[in-house]
Amino acid sequence: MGGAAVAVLAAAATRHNRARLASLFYRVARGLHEASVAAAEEEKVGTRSRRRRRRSSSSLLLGPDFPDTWDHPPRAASRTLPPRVAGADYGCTATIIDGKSIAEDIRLHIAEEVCQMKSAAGHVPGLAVVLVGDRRDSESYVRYKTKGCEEVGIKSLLAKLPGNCTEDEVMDSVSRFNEDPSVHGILVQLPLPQHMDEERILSAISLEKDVDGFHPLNVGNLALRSRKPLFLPCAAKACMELLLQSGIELMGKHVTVIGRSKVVGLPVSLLLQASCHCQCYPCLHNKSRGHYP
Ligand SMILES: Nc1nc2c(c(=O)[nH]1)N[C@@H](CN(C=O)c1ccc(C(=O)N[C@@H](CCC(=O)O)C(=O)O)cc1)CN2
Repeated sequence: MGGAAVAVLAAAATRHNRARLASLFYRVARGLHEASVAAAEEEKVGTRSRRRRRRSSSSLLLGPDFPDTWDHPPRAASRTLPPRVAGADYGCTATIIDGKSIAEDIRLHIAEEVCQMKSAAGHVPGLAVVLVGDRRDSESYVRYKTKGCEEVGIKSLLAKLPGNCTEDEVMDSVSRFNEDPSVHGILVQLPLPQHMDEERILSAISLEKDVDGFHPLNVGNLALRSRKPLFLPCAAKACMELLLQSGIELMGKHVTVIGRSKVVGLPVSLLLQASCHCQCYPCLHNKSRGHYP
């Protein structure tokens, strides 16, 4: 974290400052996603990557239109970085990206930022998760998020509600976290039970604490391109970060994105178009027909 950012944090907690604090969670979640993608890759392929990462700044990814809301310094250029990518060129051969090592680097950097924030501002960021129901996959994702917070010194809070609770009970949890000054980021773990109006609940999250970037205004601002979402969905930003940190040139490329979910496919397409001027072909998904380039 840059000196300027420390000073900003030490100042009174304005709305803007809270957004800066909250972006830390966003980046932790991104690191977690990278780690799990990398773990899956490693299991499947059983290989370590051999190429050096070329660059490492999320603000570079976003460009001037999408500045990172947290004003952090570039990671130390002098550090010897482990190899990141296997595969000699980016032509027709498959390239394996070492997401695990990139994620480790991001986590270390965030831990340092949290430490500096604690000494400068006297408090650490707080992430609140709302988990409804007992889906095993959701429970394990939330466990990873909590563990990720612990590892870097972020305070985590959990509101766990039964699957048969009412939508208003979920709304109450969101409101409580919105009002809690020790909470800077809020995640409502998806999917929610079918009887709930997901959009209503996501819209209730304070824009400045919407670290998932799923609030309709944040999604809309990303789609409009000329506007700045406060947060981006972490899985999508993780995909972009992995590509960029691996030195894969994206500017102006033709890209096919597989999937169009709100969590990954759609925001990846929007990000590729907005920050890299990519031509994205209609997202391939389970209803796609015909041939795509
Ligand atoms: N509030 C949110 N809810 C959900 C999100 C989210 O980002 N915010 N994303 C998913 C669940 N999820 C994290 O919460 C998540 C899902 C999948 C992965 C992942 O890395 N998948 C790998 C496979 C990993 C494996 O099989 O071991 C992959 O798809 O290649 C990370 C996070 C929905 N809910």
